[in-house]
Amino acid sequence: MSDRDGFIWSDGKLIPWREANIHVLTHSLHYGMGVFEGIRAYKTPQGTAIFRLPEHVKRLFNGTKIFQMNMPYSPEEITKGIIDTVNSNKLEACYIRPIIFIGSQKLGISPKGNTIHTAIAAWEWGAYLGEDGLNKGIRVKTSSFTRHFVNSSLVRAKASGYYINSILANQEVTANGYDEALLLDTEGYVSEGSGENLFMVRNGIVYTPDLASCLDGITRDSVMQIAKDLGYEVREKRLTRDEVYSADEAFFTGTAAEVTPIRELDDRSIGDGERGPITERIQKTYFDAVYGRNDQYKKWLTYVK
Ligand SMILES: Cc1[nH+]cc(COP(=O)(O)O)c(CN[C@@H](CCC(=O)O)C(=O)O)c1O
Repeated sequence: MSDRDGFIWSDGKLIPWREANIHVLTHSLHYGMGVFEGIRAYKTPQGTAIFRLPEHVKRLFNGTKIFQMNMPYSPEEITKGIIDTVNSNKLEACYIRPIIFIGSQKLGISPKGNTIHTAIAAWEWGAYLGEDGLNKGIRVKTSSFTRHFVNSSLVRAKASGYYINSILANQEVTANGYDEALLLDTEGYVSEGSGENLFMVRNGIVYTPDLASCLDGITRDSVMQIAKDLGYEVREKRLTRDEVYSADEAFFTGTAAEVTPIRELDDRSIGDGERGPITERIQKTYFDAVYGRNDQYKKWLTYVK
């Protein structure tokens, strides 16, 4: 990822991609306290548009507040930095990664005395779980690793260090031929994927776990709105893994994963073992929204030009 042409927004300036380096004694590298966002921009008939940019910027700032990291820039400056990063790299469609991290003046658990740094990068990134995954669904396995205990990891913050848990779960299941991991919370209820929120459909009702132990996903929010607009009842509730086994349909949502059907969980076929009809309707509406094909959701688009 480091050796390519382009520009990265670094502490307020666009600098050449290859010069966006940090010192090995950077606090966040050692202790994992950093907050980041995953955002997508799509090519629409009216030009490149970033999907739900205000909501992503808000979550980024919430994360710095939760971790008491003093942001050196305003939401408006970060918003402009994101747009400038997309335009300076001449990207028509891309994945955007802002990160706020703690610098290298001093080590030790306390971050006091360190500079808070900001970087924003953008690059082309296709279907996160594969085109086949989007169309035919993926095979998911429940990980032996438990999702964060809500009072040890403050999950309203999308924090770098939390992804050790995600990496452990993902590599555990992919080593055994599955496409993605599902994690349970400390009481054994369904939490989320290693990088996605989970939905299931039963008897025409769309369910998703409440936000106690999972990330407050922006795609999750979008899909809940879309499902309601399509006339489905949407319920947030505690889900057990065998409720998902017995569901008619299931799918993951995320900026990277978009809407990816789950065709199997723990070697049990979900419904007919393929993308379900309600999943397909929601997925199509989601893609119509991000690609600017549905005026009802133009409110979610920020055009970069
Ligand atoms: C743990 C987790 N849960 C849910 C979500 C969905 O959130 P949202 O994107 O706001 O709908 C994501 C995003 N995962 C990001 C990281 C992907 C990566 O590999 O890095 C993403 O989708 O950009 C998570 O990381």
